[in-house]
Amino acid sequence: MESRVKSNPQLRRALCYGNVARQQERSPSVIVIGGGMAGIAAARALNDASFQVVLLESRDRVGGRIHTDYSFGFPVDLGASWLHGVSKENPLAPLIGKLGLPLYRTSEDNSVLYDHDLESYALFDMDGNQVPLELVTEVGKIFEMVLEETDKIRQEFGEDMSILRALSIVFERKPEFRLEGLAHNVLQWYLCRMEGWFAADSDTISLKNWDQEELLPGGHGLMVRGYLPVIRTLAKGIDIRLQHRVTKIVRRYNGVKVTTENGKTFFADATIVAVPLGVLKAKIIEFEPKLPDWKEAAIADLGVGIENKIILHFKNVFWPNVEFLGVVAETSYGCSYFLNLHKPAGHPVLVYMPAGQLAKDIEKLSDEAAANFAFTQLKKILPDASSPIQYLVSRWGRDINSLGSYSYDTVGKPHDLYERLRVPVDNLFFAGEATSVLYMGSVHGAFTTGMMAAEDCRMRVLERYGEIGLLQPSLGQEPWAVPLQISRL
Ligand SMILES: Cc1cc2nc3c(=O)[nH]c(=O)nc-3n(C[C@H](O)[C@H](O)[C@H](O)COP(=O)(O)OP(=O)(O)OC[C@H]3O[C@@H](n4cnc5c(N)ncnc54)[C@H](O)[C@@H]3O)c2cc1C
Repeated sequence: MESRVKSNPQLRRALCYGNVARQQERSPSVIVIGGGMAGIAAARALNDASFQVVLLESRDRVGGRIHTDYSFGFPVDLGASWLHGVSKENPLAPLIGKLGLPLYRTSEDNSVLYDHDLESYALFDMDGNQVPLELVTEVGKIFEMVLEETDKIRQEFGEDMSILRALSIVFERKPEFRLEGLAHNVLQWYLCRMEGWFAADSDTISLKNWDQEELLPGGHGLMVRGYLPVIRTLAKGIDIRLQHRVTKIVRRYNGVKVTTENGKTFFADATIVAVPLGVLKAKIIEFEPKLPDWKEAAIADLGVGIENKIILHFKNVFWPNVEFLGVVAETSYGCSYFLNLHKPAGHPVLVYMPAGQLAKDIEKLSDEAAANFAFTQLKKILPDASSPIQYLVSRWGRDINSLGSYSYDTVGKPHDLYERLRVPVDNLFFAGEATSVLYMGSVHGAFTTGMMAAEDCRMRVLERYGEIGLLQPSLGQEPWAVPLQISRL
C-alpha cells in the first residue's frame, strides 16, 4: 500500500489532501513520531479510540529515555528509574500497581535532596573520611535557608539571573551562611545534587523559573524491576516501525506526509511529534511549511540539560549498606554521587550519576575511560574497592536520538516555553517531557503530555470527520484525567 501510494500521485493526493467523501469511508489516522513514554501513551490512547496508528521510532528499541538494560542478568535503568510522586495522584500509579511492579521509596515529600532523604547514606571527604551525619543535616538546613533567601532576591530584582548569582548575593548579604572547610564542601554537595535534578549547572539555571515544576505527593520511589515493563505494556498491539528516523513533515489543512531517513513516506490525518527537545533544536526534522516563529523561539529558548549514568557491576558488595554514597569537594563539579542498587534491588551495583558540565566532559571519554573515571571517584572513598566486572555508560547528550537528558529553564527566557512547545500547529500535535507545563523532565510528565496530545488530536480529526462523540468516550476519562486547555500566545 505504502509503495502504491508513493508511485501514484493521484492516489496520494486523494489520501493525503483528498476529498471529504473518501475520508469519511476510512477511519481516522495518525502518525506518532517517537516511541518514548509520550509517544507510546499517545499511540495507545488513539489506538484504543479506533484510530489507525503508525508509530515511527528512530532507534531499534522503544522507550526512549526509559532504557532498561538486562545484559547484567537483571534489570538496570540507564535512563529514568524513579517514579516521582508515589501516590494515586500520579497518572502512572494505576498501571504500575496493576503490573505489580515493586517500588523502593528513597524519600518522602519535600526533601532538600528531592529524591532522597537523609535516612540512609554515607558522605566522605576526598581523603576517605566519613562526614559526620550531624554536619550533613546541619548544612542541609542551611542550604534550605539559603534557597529561601534566593526567593527574596527573586522578588527584589526585576531581571532574571542564574541560581549561582543569586546564591552569591545571599552569601554577600548573610555572611552567617558562608561556610568554610568541610561544611563548605558539604554545601557544594547539596548544590551538586540540585544540579543533578535539573541536569544543569547552577550558573545556567533561571532563578525566576527554576521551581515551576509541581511535585506530586508521595515522595520518590525507585522502580526496582526497571521502567521498561510499563512501556512494553502500553506498546502492546501498536503498529511500531523501529529504525524509522523521521526527517521531514509536510502538513496541509487536511493531512500530513511524513518522510523517514530510509526513504519511506507515510500519510495520515494528523501527526503527534513526540521526539525530544534536543532533536527539535538540532532541526533533524524539517517542517513544511516551517513552524511558526513563536514555536521555533520556544524550541530555541528552553534549555536541555545532561545527566548520565555510569553503572558499575561488581562481583561482591564491599561498600556500606546505605542507599547512596557521596564524595564532597570544594566545588559542586568535583562532588560525586553513587546510587547503591544493592539496597533496593539486591544487585552488587553502584550507579555513578554526573550532571551538567561534568556529564558533558565525561561524554567525551570512551566507555572504558568513563567507567574508570567513576571507579576512581569511588576509590577516593573506598581505597580497597575491587574493580567492576562489567559496566554500562549512557550518553544522553551525544546520542542523536535524544541530544540531552531533560529540559530546564535557562536564564532570561520567558516562563511559558513548555506551554508554547505543547500548543498544536494545525494538525501537528506535540508531546514529550518538554511540553509538560507542570511535570517537565519526568516520566509521568511525558505520559500526561502524550494523553493530552492524543485527546487534542482526536478532537481535531473527528471534528473534520463530523463524528465527535460517536467513537470512544473522551480519552481523558479516569484514570488519566486531561485538564482543560487554554492558551494565550
Ligand atoms: C539519565 C536520566 C535519568 C532520568 N531519571 C528520571 C527519573 O528517575 N524519573 C523520571 O520521572 N524521569 C527521569 N528522567 C526523565 C525521563 O526519562 C524523561 O522525561 C522521559 O522519559 C521522556 O519521555 P519522552 O517520551 O518525552 O521522550 P523520549 O523518551 O526521549 O522519547 C522520544 C523518542 O523519540 C525518538 N526519536 C528521536 N528522534 C527521532 C526521529 N527523528 N524520528 C523518530 N523518532 C525519533 C527517540 O529515539 C525516543 O524513543 C531521566 C532522564 C535521564 C536521561
